[in-house]
Amino acid sequence: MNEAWSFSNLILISTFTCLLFWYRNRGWKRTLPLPPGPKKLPLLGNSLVHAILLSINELFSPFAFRTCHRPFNGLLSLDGQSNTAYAFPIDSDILHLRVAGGDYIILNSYEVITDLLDKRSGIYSSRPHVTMLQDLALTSSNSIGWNRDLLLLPYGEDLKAHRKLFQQEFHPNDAVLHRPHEKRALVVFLNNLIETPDEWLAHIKHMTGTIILAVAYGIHAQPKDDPNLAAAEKMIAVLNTAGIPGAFLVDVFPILKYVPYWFPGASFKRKAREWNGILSATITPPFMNVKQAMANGTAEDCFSLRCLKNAKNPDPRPDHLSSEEEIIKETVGTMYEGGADTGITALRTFILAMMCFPHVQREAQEELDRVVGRDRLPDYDDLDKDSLPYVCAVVYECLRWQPIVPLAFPHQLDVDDTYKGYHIPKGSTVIPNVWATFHDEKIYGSNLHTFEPKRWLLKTSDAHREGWKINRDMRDPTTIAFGFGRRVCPGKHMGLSSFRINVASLLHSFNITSPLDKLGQPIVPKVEYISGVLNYPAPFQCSIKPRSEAHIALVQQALLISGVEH
Ligand code: HEM
Repeated sequence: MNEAWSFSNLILISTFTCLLFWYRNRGWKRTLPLPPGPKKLPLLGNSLVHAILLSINELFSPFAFRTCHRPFNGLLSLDGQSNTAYAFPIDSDILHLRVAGGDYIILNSYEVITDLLDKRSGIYSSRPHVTMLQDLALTSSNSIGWNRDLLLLPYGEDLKAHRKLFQQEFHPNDAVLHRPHEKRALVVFLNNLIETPDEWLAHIKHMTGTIILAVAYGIHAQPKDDPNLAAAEKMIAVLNTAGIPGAFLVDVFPILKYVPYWFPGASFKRKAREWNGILSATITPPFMNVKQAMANGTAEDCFSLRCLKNAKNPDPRPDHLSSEEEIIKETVGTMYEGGADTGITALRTFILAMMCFPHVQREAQEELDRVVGRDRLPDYDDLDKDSLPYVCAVVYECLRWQPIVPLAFPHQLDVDDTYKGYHIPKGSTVIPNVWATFHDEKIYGSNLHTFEPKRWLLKTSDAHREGWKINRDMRDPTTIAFGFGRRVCPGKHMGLSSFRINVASLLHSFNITSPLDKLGQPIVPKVEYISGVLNYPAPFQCSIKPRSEAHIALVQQALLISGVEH
């Protein structure tokens, strides 16, 4: 009895001592305050208040953070403009929120973002864990899963191996490698626009997917109903749904992943199993085909083939993959995830901008007519040699006006950190507010919501005429739009180069205007955006018409020369 008493006392005393140490230690670390943020409720942090107003995934939409920038007058803005749902007056470049026990740090200025994500990239380059995707949808019990998605991998050796492959392929010097694929897909796109202009969005999707399939697997997409493109589109839809933080309760309460499939309310587990099938079916067969074709000596040059040829430890069996080859398969699979929707969104924003700001379109076309003329289509050289500064400024303004990835992708902090007198807890999800950075009045002036390429330009004049050049004193927008530090977009050079040539070619060959209503009056376009991970315009109609018969002839001639079936 006595012995039992002293034993339980010993346990109690040890537990108490441990708790005391833990608390003191925690208290010591926490002598510095957290960055400012909305008032937290005990235990629940900000989650309850916000959950009442908006669902958690809406909280993490860029609309929520749009008004975070100075003058700071509200965290949650329902329409992204004025209807502040939950206001608190804080003027800070760095904010802290606690949601369901997790720490979230929002970085609202370029200075703070680069101080942390670039200069301290050694500790700010992980990713928050998305249970629904990583533990359920991507994890497969068989060997054909996609267990390591580059975009979601935490910082470490696995990530380095994946990124190394990507960087080798998409190094700026190797951009030329992909240009023949891009050019072929582009002339098909231009021709499709001439034939069926109302299907412009489907044509954009087809072009973007075609380039990725060709670069990744050497596959030539069919002009219509290509099965690989259809599969990839399904995959992107899955990733977009499952990748939004808080979209599933299991992301907030990871313990739910252990609930059995048959359990009432466990539909998310059945959904994850179905999604696993979709994801594997998209990235595995085309890769295995390249491996088979390599063994037969019939493979086309592509990203997969180049990596497979360089593999140090390949599995000699054409229908099996070594762990090194698995990494290659997973890395190549990420191309669609990173490159498809971003490219499509960029072009949708460009088309909307041209419709809303017709004077910009006219000035760009004037430059193209002068530099490129009407006897040929624009080429990469025109852009690489800075011969089209106004067109280049249109591209920059698209990136700024409606950022494609307005909160980049969240990073995660690996260890406790301090910054500007604040404590930043280990494990925090760190969100760079790209939107706020691009809407900083101090840098871009007060007309932030106007699409104005001239903010990127300087006037020049030589003996003959006045012209423009890019103002190199302005911060290069591509250092913001493509993310930060060791997670910066590895497809940046390809993405940018592709976007520029598409913009130049569209402006050169077409007029983009508002469609007419029943009375023959132009419909006034609206700038309405839908935001999740990406920020894309709400569906809109537009009229895309060739500028002249001569422009049609140029496109048709280019198509003929390319030899592509269409
Ligand atoms: C206009 C086009 C594009 C934009 C605006 C864009 C933007 C971004 C951004 C903001 C990130 C997150 C960076 C961060 O976490 O700090 C990212 C990551 C990524 N992007 Fe892009 N991207 C584009 C095109 C592409 C293309 C064409 C590819 C593939 C060839 C690609 C592949 C990736 C990959 C694999 C990642 C994940 C990197 C990682 O987690 O380490 N992107 N991109």
